[in-house]
Amino acid sequence: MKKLFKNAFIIDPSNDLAGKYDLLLDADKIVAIKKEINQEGCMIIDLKGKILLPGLIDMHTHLREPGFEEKETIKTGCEAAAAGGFTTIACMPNTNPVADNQATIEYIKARAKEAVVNVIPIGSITKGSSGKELAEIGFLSEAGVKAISDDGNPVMNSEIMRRAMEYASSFSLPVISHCEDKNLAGDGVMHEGYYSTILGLKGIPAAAEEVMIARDIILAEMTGAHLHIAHLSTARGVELLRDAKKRGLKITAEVTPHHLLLTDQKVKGYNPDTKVNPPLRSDRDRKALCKGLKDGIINVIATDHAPHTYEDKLGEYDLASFGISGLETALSLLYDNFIDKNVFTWEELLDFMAYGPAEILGIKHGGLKKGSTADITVFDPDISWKVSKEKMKSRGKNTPFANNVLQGRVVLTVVKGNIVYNNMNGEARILYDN
Ligand SMILES: NC(=O)N[C@@H](CC(=O)O)C(=O)O
Ligand SMILES: [Zn+2]
Ligand SMILES: [Zn+2]
Repeated sequence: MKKLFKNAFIIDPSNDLAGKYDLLLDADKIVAIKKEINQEGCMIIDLKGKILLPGLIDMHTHLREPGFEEKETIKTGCEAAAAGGFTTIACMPNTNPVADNQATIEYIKARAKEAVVNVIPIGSITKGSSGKELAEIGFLSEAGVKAISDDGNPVMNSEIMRRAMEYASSFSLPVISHCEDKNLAGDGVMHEGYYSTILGLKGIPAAAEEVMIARDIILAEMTGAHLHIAHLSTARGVELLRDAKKRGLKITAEVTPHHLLLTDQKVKGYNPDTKVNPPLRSDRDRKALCKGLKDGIINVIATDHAPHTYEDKLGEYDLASFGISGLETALSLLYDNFIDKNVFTWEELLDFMAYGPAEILGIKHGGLKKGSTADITVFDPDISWKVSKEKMKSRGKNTPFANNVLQGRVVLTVVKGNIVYNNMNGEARILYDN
């Protein structure tokens, strides 16, 4: 049946839309966007007071399958994505086996066909992400990966990183770099600074990220490759990128909602849900990240959704796993803290969370226009809600925002014309086969 969305406030800068419109879907396509559409025999959904956006893309998630299904599966990770308003997610290869071969990529694609959102696999840079020998990048590209990354681990060997960049550019794939000098990071568990000292926890210096960013910029310049910096967390990192961009290098970067909003001060209380890599940094770093985004130095906001089990996060801070479960809180956090407070506009946010990631991954985002595939996010700015671990769709309940009250929430997620998430009446339901 056709679906008619009435009275929505539609925002899509790439199609010059910012106002009240009706939008009509037929099967998986948008067939009309007009001031008023009246048609019989369709499902009518009244979106008065709600904001309708082109579907969001998260270019950095960990779906954990194959191998770590107790933390997350492709199915549950995609449900979490839908609840967060994401219609497409790119998944990192640090699974078991690592996605360093065609068979694993084919497996992910097959599982993703049954999932509620679109999944784009990322292949690894090196075999087993162990940094020693290049993965078969040509075969990965043939299998459909849109980027390569050893995320979770840095590629410590600069010669291998150089070759990876050379291969990747011949297949037009971006190289997503997890910038961490393992020797400098040592066995640190939080940002090295005032709070690590008073809390008695081992620190990870900002320099562990910065020296690797500097190295990767130099290698990108040498090879002409497209370098994308994952989860940027430091002020100096922003400055290195600012300089590289001035010189016209093909370098992009992402930042997470948690690095934009939280600092190492949050580690007081030793809550393992604040343990993440890179660690929550100083307030000076946090402010520089916000400014870097505003200035266009950082291109994308990505969740780095890193779900873990309760047991992985139990007990001593030192022993807990690194990672934050981020898909379900991202949009509300960004709306509440930035859009509602006039720091960013919706238009800017769509650059960071839809058009920016699409461009980096080399995929098309048709946006909201006649003939485009209907990937749509609907947000209600009037709902205020409390983040509840129990109610999360993700198997990973590891969020430092638990029990926070947030303003604004996703109420509908539409993927290829199907309503896959419906929270219009507060039921937060995932829907298959409609
Ligand atoms: N960010 C994290 O703290 N953890 C990620 C790995 C990563 O993104 O580097 C994970 O896979 O758990
Ligand atoms: Zn990483
Ligand atoms: Zn990651």
